[in-house]
Amino acid sequence: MAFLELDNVSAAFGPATNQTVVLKDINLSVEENEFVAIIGFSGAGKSTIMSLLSGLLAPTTGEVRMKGEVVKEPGPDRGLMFQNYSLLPWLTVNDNIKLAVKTAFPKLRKAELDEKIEHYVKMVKLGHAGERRPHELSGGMRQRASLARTLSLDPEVLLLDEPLSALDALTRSELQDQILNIWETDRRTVVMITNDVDEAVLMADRIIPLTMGPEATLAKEFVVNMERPRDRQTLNDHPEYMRLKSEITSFMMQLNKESKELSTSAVIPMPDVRPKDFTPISGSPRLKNKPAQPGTPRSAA
Ligand SMILES: Nc1ncnc2c1ncn2[C@@H]1O[C@H](COP(=O)(O)OP(=O)(O)OP(=O)(O)O)[C@@H](O)[C@H]1O
Repeated sequence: MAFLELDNVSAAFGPATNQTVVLKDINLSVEENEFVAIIGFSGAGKSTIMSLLSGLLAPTTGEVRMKGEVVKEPGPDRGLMFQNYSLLPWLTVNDNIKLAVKTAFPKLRKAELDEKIEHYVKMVKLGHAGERRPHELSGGMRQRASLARTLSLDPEVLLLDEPLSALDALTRSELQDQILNIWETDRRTVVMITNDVDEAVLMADRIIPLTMGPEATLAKEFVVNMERPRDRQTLNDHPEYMRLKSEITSFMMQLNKESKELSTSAVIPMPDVRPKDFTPISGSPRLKNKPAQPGTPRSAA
């Protein structure tokens, strides 16, 4: 039995008469303590997979299971971090985390609550910014606050939906290291969405591409057989890193090409519609009262 599974899942949106099938035949088995990365193009359905895993969205067909139990709703065992931070703007960093912790652990005493908040805020190096509101933080700090909030729920599974997408390269590397650190010390299970092949190879045990939508499905997986901790300084010279990066990139480019071919090979006949002729008939009263064209100076009357 896998720790977290998607069993023949499909997801469709829209009314029954006109549904768009975004995901089809999705099968995914994630083992406990594994780090799985899903990569795919924009709009393919990556966030929809996260919504299914977290229980925010019910599959149209198939089943989502965690430890063998069917997932029917979101739960504190699955912590979802969205790509757009989703912090409450009127609350400080500390209070954003406090709200999450209080919801997940309502019986915590004040001292324990404060200790937990401090622990996670420090873990993402935001100790100095705990009393700031989201608009007073940089994008990277918001991502970190959002990560701290997700971690503070102490979930068994971390569902990270493009958690680093809005960051500059340096901050991104820093947060990648922090996530890896947390994963290695606390031994969580992680499913991370990314569109960055380098990031996926650096961080994951397995990388699974999502094909282009509609009816996107998970393609063959790439296993990352590289020792940990992975040293980003020497990674570029690692033969396995280079091989994987090149194979995955070629695979994704092929997916993109096939999808373009599909979309251009479909010829849709269009009705022969011609624009109506609105040329004014000469002598028409409308011409006499013609308004001034934008940009032409109005003449003095
Ligand atoms: N609630 C919804 N109702 C209708 N359509 C939806 C809904 N959620 C997602 N979709 C559609 O499903 C498709 C996949 O969306 P999704 O957000 O999962 O893609 P994505 O791969 O995460 O994209 P991106 O990388 O740009 O965030 C899109 O065409 C989107 O418009």
